[in-house]
Amino acid sequence: MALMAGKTVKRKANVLSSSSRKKAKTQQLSANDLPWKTVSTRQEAGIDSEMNGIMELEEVDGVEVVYEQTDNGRVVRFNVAEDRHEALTESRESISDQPEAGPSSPHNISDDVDELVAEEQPFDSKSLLPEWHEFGLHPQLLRTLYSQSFSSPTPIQSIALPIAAKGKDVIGVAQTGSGKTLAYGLPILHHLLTQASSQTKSARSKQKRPLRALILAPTRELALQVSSHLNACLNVADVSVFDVKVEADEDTSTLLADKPEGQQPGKRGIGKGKGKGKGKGKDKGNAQLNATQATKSKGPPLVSVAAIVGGMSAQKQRRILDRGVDILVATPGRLWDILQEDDSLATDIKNLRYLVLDEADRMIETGHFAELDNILRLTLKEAPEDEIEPEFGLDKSEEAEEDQAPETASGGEMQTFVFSATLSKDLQRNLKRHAPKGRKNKKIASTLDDLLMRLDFRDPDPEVIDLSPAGGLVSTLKESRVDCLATDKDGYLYYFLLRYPGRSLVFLSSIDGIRRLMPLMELLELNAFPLHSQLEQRQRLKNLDRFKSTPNSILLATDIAARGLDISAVDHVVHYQVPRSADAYVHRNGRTARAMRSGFSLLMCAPDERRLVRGLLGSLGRQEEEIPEMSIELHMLDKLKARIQVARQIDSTQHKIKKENHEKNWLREAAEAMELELDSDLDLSQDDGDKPSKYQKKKRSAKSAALKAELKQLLAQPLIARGVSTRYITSGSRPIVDDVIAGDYHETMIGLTKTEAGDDVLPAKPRKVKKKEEEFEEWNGFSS
Ligand SMILES: Nc1ncnc2c1ncn2[C@@H]1O[C@H](COP(=O)(O)OP(=O)(O)OP(=O)(O)O)[C@@H](O)[C@H]1O
Repeated sequence: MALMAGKTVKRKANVLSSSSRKKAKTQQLSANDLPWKTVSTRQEAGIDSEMNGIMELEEVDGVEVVYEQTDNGRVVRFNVAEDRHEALTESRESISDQPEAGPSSPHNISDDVDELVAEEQPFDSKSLLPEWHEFGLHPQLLRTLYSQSFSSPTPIQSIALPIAAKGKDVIGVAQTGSGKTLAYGLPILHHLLTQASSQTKSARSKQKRPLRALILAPTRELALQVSSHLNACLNVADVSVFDVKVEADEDTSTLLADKPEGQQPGKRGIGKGKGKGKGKGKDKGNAQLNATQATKSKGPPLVSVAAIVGGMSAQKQRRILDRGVDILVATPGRLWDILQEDDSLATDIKNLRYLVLDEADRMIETGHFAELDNILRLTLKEAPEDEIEPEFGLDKSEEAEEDQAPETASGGEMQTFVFSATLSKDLQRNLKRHAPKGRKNKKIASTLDDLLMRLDFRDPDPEVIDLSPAGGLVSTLKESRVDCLATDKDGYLYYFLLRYPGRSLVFLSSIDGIRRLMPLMELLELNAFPLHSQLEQRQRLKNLDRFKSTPNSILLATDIAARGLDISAVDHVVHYQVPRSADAYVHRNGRTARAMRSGFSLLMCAPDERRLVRGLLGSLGRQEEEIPEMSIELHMLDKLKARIQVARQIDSTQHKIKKENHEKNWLREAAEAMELELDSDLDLSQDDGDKPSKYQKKKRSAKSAALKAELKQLLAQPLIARGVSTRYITSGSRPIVDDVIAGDYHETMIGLTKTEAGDDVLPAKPRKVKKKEEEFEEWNGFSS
């Protein structure tokens, strides 16, 4: 029998046959102690890579499952034959120092090659990546940057890297999509890789890895993405498999030159071509590295990264932690849950080398404020006079262990990085000014400012890098708006989605709104996927993945998707409802126009939302008029409204039928469970004045079928713009012949030219000169 971890249980042929069971002595083990193995699963359009090994299936062989009746009820036991157990224990010991297999295993270095040679193969950054050369990053990181075609650092990276390398704390503010993850990730990876490279493999595998870096992120998706991004940096391991001409680089230690700890990548005199030699001497212009090719060998990784987030198997996450990871990316809620039962992790956090708050300003909005506060307390530097007890105590022996930790925060070495696209100037100033005195305050922090003031910067003068653009928006983003009644938003949205096909991320402020809109989208045959916090985590990731892999698709999301998510090629962001704060507007827009690509955002504004829009833009130092209106083909819009009306009717009829069925079933099931006969006046199958009769139900079903047929017909009808003759394409007030010849005709809206949304924006109205007193509208947003 094979047991599978996670929700699925897969059964295989009995490994422990009944005859052998009779003879063999068995031993009982807990589920956690069984030697789980990862099951290789189909790589679904990147899902696995996003899950960082946490949602993989695991299996175990040769285990008998028995159920025992105890005083506490029925419990499950796992019997393993003793001789088998010994073998399993041995094999388990041999893997215990390795991270979980699968995507979370960052990389491997071939055993048969001198490990130090493999790990430190130099990289000719001077000629291959001249703009990265001065940073002297670990060769492994340089290879990754090269493989990902990141030919130069982004502005935030080029400023943050040398500062972080000096051991300074950094508060980094830069526009959305500007590469902040690597701005803090590269210094951490560089430091840990350099340290790990100086240890021998056996030294590394003997001891459990102490946690070195903790990265806190506000949403599960973002945490998984960060961990995936960092893992991707570790995945290019063996230089010899690359089509690159590798030459010895004599000077790869610049990044660490000023570093207090002085760790430098060892210059081990590895000369040209000291790998396996594949692809040597190829033209560097053709040298596109293939990271997947590189993950061939076995053995523990130099640096491991794992994600700990809610909605996934806590048991497996604990196991990963037990084995030890170098970098942990976590959401505060799940981390705090685990911390409450795991004092050794709490000790690790006290001894961190790096603490990162990614999107710190969002974390207080997610309901994990208290958890975050508690976690941050653990990172405070302990001085005898102001020792702070975390919510749960650590016993003395652990504190003693802490003294022996190799690199401890109490030694003052923890570096703190706080990054976001929106940290107000006031907050930046306060953070910089703030000395560690905030930590004496034992009360739970209540605002973002309070919380950040709790950060115990070891650096008396943390560096603030503020590269945020004026108004918080990216220069490659084109904004627009449409003013309409709230009830007309569905029609405008449908028009927009058909008129400008592509990948559109539609933000709504409530889950109910998404639940209402989803069936409409489905009835209108649009590729839409929902994303909100009440979906199961597996479903959330699946929907995100489908959106990523479907070029013409729609993601209907709440603000859980507003921060940090890096989905390449989101063409449009639509604010179906006006965001609640200026920060949310900036971050939502930031899901498009990333990494210098162009992007488009549409703000749908109902009359009662105009005040909100004015306030929101006001706090960004802007005016409502600055966002230009979208030009709309009203004739086409009317045709679409007819479709929407029928779709709504279908939805409402189906909803009624579903509700009745649900009530009826509920009543029947309850009666059956109690072995009662349902009274005729309660039996919904009987006719009753208030309750729908069989005839009424039949009528309703017939109506639904008729409406569906009507919608089908409407959807099949071509959408033709006013003045267009489809019979004579050279005539009519709007001849379409030129567009047809040029291939610029719109595929679904006949008569309209295929354009980008940004091309159909009307000129912005001139900026109003405001009276003084109008200028300061209360707004709890960006500049607050
Ligand atoms: N040096 C670089 N050159 C090119 N692309 C880069 C570089 N560094 C990062 N990127 C890419 O840019 C994209 C955005 O990076 P990232 O997600 O770190 O942005 P961010 O600033 O954290 O955005 P947000 O504020 O929305 O969280 C990613 O796809 C990343 O791989």
